[in-house]
Parts: sequence; C-alpha cells; structure tokens
Amino acid sequence: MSETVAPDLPTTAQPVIRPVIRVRDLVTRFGTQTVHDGLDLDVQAGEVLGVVGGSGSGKSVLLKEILGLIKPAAGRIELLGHDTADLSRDERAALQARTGVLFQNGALFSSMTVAENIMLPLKEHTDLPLSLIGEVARVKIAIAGLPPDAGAKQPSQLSGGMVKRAALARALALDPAILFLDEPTAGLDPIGAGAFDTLIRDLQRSLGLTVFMVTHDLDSLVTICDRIAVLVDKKIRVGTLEQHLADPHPWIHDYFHGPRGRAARHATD
Ligand SMILES: Nc1ncnc2c1ncn2[C@@H]1O[C@H](COP(=O)(O)OP(=O)(O)OP(=O)(O)O)[C@@H](O)[C@H]1O
Repeated sequence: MSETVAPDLPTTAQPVIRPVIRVRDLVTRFGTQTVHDGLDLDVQAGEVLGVVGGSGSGKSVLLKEILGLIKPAAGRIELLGHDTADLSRDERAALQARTGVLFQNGALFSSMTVAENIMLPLKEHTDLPLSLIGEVARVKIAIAGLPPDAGAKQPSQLSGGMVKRAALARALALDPAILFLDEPTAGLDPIGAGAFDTLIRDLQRSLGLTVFMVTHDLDSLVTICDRIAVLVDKKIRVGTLEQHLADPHPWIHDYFHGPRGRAARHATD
C-alpha cells in the first residue's frame, strides 16, 4: 500500500520554539545615567552567546537583570518562559535552580572547602541525602577537570584556574539549563584561558547547556561562541562573527578588525 500525503488536511501546528531568554524594550537607569535604552535580545536553547561591549556598556548589569538580581526601569525579561518581574518566592527559587552562574571572581565561600561550596546549592534546593550530595559534588569536581583531592581544599589553596573550575563545578551543581558566565577567562594566562574555553565548549555540548557569556576575550568569542551580542549605543546587535565583521558601526568595526581581533581570528584559521 502506497502512502499518500493529503496536502489539504489541516496540519498539526508547528511547536513554537521560544527563546530561553527573551528581553524586550529593556531600560536600565542608575540616577541620571541610562545604561540600556530599548534593548531587545533573544537567546536560543543550546547556543553559546558571547556578550561584548565597551567598559561600562552594561554587560554585567544585563546579566544580573536577567537573573533578577537588579530590577530594570522598564521592559520585560523572560527566563525559561517566565516573566522575571512576576514571580513568587517559590517560582524564583525554582528558576534559580535551573540557572548556574559563574561570577567574575569565582565568588566561592572562602571558609568552606571546594566540596562544601558545591554541596551548598544541593542542600538548599534538593532533599537528597547528604551521602548522595557528596557523591554529586565528587562528580561535578571531576567534570570541571579538577583532581579528586581538590574537594577537600579551601579556595585559597587553589590556583586561579582551579578556583574558576571549582566555581564552575558549583554552577553546575543542580544541572542547570542555562549557564551564565561573567568574564570566565579574566585573569587566566592564555593557555589556561584556552583550556577553560575548551572545557566550556565540551560541557555545553555534552550537557546540552545554553551559555550566556560576558567576555572581553576575543579568543573565547572566536572559538566557542555560536553568536555574539554586542552592546553599543545602549542596545544590542546580535550576529555571527562574519556578520559583525561586515558591520560598519565604528565600535564594532574597531573591535573586530583591530589587531587583537585579527590575531584571534587567525589563530583559529
Ligand atoms: N549598582 C549600581 N549602581 C549604580 N551604577 C551602577 C551599578 N551597577 C552598575 N552601574 C553602572 O552601570 C554601568 C554599566 O555597568 P556594568 O558593570 O554592567 O558594565 P560592563 O559593561 O560589565 O563593564 P566592564 O566591561 O568594565 O566590566 C556602569 O557605568 C556602572 O558604573
């Protein structure tokens, strides 16, 4: 029996794929200073988005607003389909558990061991028995590329690169859907930064993460980002590296065509 396709039959509606982060008409003000003015952004599930812009252009503030840590003056931010302005305490906590954050300085608790730092979000957000929480921490330490004995150490006993990995392990503790990184390779030497980039890319692929990464590191942008969001003129322009290379906006042109931009592109040729 041959199968026929009936083009006149009503077709099942295509599922609408909503972005995991959706920002509309965002306005951010501190006193008389306007940082964002009518900013729009969509981040799709499973992509690595690099966020760049001049110093003070509002990259970190945008990240904090998406996480609900700073309230914008106007506009709408949806995170994983939820309007972040409109959440109960429980909904906010549930959403928090689906996002992992790696702040610039690592932000580990210095009085706790690495393992205790990683166990903290698991204790706060799950009812897992302590033995299992310890086991999860051990797994996260391993996937962040740290040796098993790192778990028993205090953050002060680790190198800068290891602190970043420990903070990454903590950010991944609850198996988040979205990983937010604020300048993850800042302060690392080029080899350490390259290794960290590779780790992020590998984890993103194997865990199916969406990654929102604020960075100044052109190598990271070129090697691991699917798209790049540039904060200019209080708004965002999103595109691929090729699209930004063709953008005549002066800041974007200077950034991607400057010596560091050229070096980063050639390094990956
Ligand atoms: N809590 C705050 N109160 C007042 N002003 C703030 C606050 N947080 C940030 N700002 C201001 O908002 C602007 C954007 O800050 P933000 O930290 O987002 O910049 P950035 O793009 O991340 O810069 P950099 O690349 O230098 O880290 C800056 O002018 C900063 O001084």
